[in-house]
Amino acid sequence: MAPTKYADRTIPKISLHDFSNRIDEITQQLVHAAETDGFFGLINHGISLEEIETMFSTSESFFSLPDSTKSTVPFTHLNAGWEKNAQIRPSTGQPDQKESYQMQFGANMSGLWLPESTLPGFKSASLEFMNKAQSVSEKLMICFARGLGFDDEYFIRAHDVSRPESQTVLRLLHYFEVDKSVPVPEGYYRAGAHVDWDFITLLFQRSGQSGLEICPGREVSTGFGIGDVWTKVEPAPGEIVCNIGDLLMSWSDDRFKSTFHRVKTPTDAEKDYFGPRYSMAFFNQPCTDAVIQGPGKKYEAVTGKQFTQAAMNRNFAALKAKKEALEGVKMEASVVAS
Ligand SMILES: O=C(O)CCC(=O)C(=O)O
Ligand SMILES: [Fe+2]
Repeated sequence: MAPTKYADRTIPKISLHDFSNRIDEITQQLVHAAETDGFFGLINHGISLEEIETMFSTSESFFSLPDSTKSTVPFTHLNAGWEKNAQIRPSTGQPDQKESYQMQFGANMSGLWLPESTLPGFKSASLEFMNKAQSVSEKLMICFARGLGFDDEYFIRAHDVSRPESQTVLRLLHYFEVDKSVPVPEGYYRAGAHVDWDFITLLFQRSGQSGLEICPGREVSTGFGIGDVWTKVEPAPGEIVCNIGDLLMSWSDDRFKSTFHRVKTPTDAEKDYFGPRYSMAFFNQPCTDAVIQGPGKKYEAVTGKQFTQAAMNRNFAALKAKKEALEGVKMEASVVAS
């Protein structure tokens, strides 16, 4: 396989400082970033470094539980719960080298929280952090609504996390330590190249735990083709890396770009980070009954439930095609979404 080509590209850094007074300027910056790169870094967003680090410690306490405990809250088709080495990306046909636990606010989490006695305080700390991530997201939603000519509350209503129809997710991720002395098999990634299918993703990373790579500015994101020039994104303390997902791309009639990204498996003993990597991704998903259609009506109106289902089906179909191409055989597979 040809080696990846890299380019140093700067991702716009957008400050939410003094939001209500600077809303016009912030809207302009967000819209520009969404129309061009599809990625941007958020600073002065209102979640402190300490709050982020505390949530990372909470995440570590979850992942350090035995697998036999974590498997009591397994991943479900409602896009919540724990999985390990089970997410196969259509771009690679291999399972990501990781475990993850997805939490939601509403009814989809039924039976998927651990008992309080197993991890005291875990649920309340997680929900508190999720609510903070939601407040940041709502600021972005106001700006994107303005950019597209909708009323300020339009996207906030469609992503109301206080309703049982909410599908928004906080995903805790743990990529395993990699042994420097063992060669990494061809095609293995900590997370294979993909686009997210949500509205917008807020990604929290830990300093020093590098590996995220992005391929900004795709014209379309309906296929699983991998862009050829990638850019490494080093974690900056306290910064939230945001990317537009397929939902906002569709809701903007393709004006805003959903972009490919991945997490590289370390291979270069000099430059890469081989230790365990923790990250957290907050996926803004529409309520199941939200109606999705852009201002120019480029696509048929669909509900949040239909959009999610179609994204999962598309993932599954692409995965199946990839597997058949790789193995030349038909296979049965399950796919973990987002
Ligand atoms: O862990 C990361 O840095 C990226 C995770 C991601 O892209 C995802 O889970 O969709
Ligand atoms: Fe992603």
